Amino acid sequence: MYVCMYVCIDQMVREALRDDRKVMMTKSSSIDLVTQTDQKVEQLIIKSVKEKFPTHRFIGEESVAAGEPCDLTDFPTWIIDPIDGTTNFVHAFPFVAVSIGFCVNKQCEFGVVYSCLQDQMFTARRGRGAFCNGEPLQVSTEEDISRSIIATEFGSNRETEAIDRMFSSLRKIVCIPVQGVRSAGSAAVNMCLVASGCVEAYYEIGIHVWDVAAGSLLVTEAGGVLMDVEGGVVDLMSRRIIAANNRTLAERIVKEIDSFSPTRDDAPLPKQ
Ligand SMILES: O=P([O-])([O-])O[C@@H]1[C@@H](O)[C@H](O)[C@@H](O)[C@H](O)[C@@H]1O
Ligand SMILES: [Mg+2]
Ligand SMILES: [Mg+2]
Repeated sequence: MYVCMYVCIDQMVREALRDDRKVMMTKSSSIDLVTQTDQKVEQLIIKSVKEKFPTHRFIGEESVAAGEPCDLTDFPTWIIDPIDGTTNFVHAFPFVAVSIGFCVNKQCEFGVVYSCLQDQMFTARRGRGAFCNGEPLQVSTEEDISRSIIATEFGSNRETEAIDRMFSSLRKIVCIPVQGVRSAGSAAVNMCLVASGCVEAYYEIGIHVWDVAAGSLLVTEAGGVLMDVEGGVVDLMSRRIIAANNRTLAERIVKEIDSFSPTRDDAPLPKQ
């Protein structure tokens, strides 16, 4: 099932990158884009899984946008971002990923991130390590943040308060100083870069559970750590995350972040 699904998705994304990158609609803001490919890939994944596991549940980015609940329960749940990096996809910027996390009892059991244009299949199973195209992954051993590259994103929230806090955090981190700041334009790819040891840490406020479910397992199985931006245990529904190679760097980043709390992914939907 999985090989067939992967081949179909790979072909669908590559053909769409060539022939149809049109924006179909926007969601939370004019720069929160959706394409037909986002929807078609998510429908293909859900259909394929349902045929084999009809009782399983799903949290899909585009299904939630269409009104499906975003509730992570103890039931076996597939957490899907069909195209992570949709803005990149629309611009043919080469970091476009499909991210699928599988959770039971609210714990990720396996995660897959396929970085389409790099043809890199990142996989992790809880307790069994993280891999890229079958090669084991290991986070960076760097303990000194001034010798690190940090990844972050600005998301699609352009509210003044949020932007002010994001730029305040970024300024403090840049001026530590760190050796570089990067934005792949995809949370999942940023987390794969942490798991691969290319980037020491990634943080973002504004992500969704589907952006980071699979990547969170990749990072921890590659020897890294996850932390809330205020230093506590990460909550994948809180829309805030630090994924780092070790606690030293994660705690250092916490000191510089002006945090805020977006509406949670599992917040009750506003009454109609
Ligand atoms: O929407 P999408 O391309 O699946 O996911 C994207 C995330 O990967 C990214 O971290 C975030 O900054 C963007 O706003 C967007 O949410
Ligand atoms: Mg995403
Ligand atoms: Mg997406």
